[in-house]
Amino acid sequence: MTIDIVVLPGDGIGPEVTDEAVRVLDWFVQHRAVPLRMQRRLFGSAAWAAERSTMPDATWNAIMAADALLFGATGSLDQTHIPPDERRKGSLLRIRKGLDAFANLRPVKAQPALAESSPFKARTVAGTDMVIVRELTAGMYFGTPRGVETQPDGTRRGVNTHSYTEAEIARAARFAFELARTRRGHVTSVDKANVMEAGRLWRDVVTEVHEAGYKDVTLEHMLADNCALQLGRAPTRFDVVVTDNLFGDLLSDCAGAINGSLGMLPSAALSAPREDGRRRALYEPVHGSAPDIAGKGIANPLGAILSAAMLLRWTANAPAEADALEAAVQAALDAGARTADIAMPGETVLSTRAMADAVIAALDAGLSEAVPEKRFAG
Ligand SMILES: NC(=O)c1ccc[n+]([C@@H]2O[C@H](COP(=O)([O-])OP(=O)(O)OC[C@H]3O[C@@H](n4cnc5c(N)ncnc54)[C@H](O)[C@@H]3O)[C@@H](O)[C@H]2O)c1
Ligand SMILES: CC(C)[C@H](C(=O)O)[C@@H](O)C(=O)O
Ligand SMILES: [Mg+2]
Repeated sequence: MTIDIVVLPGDGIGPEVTDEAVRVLDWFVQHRAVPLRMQRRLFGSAAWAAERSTMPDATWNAIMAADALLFGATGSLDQTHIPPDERRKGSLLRIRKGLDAFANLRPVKAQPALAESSPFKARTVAGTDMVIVRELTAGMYFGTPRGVETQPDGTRRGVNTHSYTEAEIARAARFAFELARTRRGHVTSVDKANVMEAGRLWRDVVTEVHEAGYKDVTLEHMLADNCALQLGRAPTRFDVVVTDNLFGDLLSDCAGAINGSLGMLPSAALSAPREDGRRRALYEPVHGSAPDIAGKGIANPLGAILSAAMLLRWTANAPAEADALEAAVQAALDAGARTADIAMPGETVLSTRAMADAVIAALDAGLSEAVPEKRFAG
């Protein structure tokens, strides 16, 4: 059965890195007969420029009908000319909510070849292998009331609401425990139960879900500020980290430093299984549009390429191909392929395209089969 992928390159470096992820997926279509059909669609600033709509109906309908989305990045510095309603209509948050993609997996695995690129000591990061499960469809990003109001004295007040229902917490917790069972059986639940009521509820519900059905998994609770510290101090202590939408956003960027660049991190956002057992899914690198380097052809495409590997695993049900792609990324890095963000002084710096070429060359060489034990956690 053909798997329909909608490709949304987006802004800044989004199109640059997504082109390479598509090229790599095409390799699998051609060589391994993974039946993917990819169609590219405009949304956001690019769609506004072309069609005066940030989310043309045809794009939204394609998103809703697709088996998965491959997303680049959103975030144009110059959106002031787009009316606020239109900006919301074409937003990534609307897509995540529309798919009900509540479980956002952000794997972080230390690449031995990048030990020197990390700002942390090699002995600190060596062996790091964790997945952050970020709740993606509730919390501070979606709570109401929200907005900016003018107070009686004429000054403004900005409001966002950190809101979680029991059901929203419980499904994220269940996902994390299930995932931990396929890994090292350890979950760290991260909150601010010491100051936030919704944080207290988070801790209580995660504990209840654990008691009710996951006693075989080890659960620890950690305050979010301490977690930010421990990600730099002792990242190997983490297996599965489950946390809310806002903390998950911040902590995954912290974890981006482990390999020296946010450009290395992939993600998958998954819905609950539908009636046919399949999950809606959105695959995107963790990084944004990186306006500081956009248009230069120097962005690191590995976060996008590793997101494509997650697509092979979670949507295409092709775990061997996902393993092969992750191993090819590792082989390219082991052979010295570096974009500017992960290069050390004196190392040859590759363009975005050349880095993807190095991954494809590793796939061609079949290096992937030679290192099956070096799996990237997903
Ligand atoms: N999922 C997304 O689409 C997403 C994620 C984060 C930020 N954003 C948006 O992106 C815009 C820029 O935000 P920002 O600068 O704070 O975050 P960013 O993630 O775009 O960039 C942060 C830093 O990491 C570097 N970087 C990021 N990706 C890289 C890559 N692939 N290769 C090499 N270096 C890379 C950038 O050059 C920059 O120095 C904002 O509009 C923000 O809202 C979008
Ligand atoms: C672009 C932005 C809305 C997004 C977020 O905050 O979720 C990004 O930072 C991310 O990490 O995916
Ligand atoms: Mg972020």
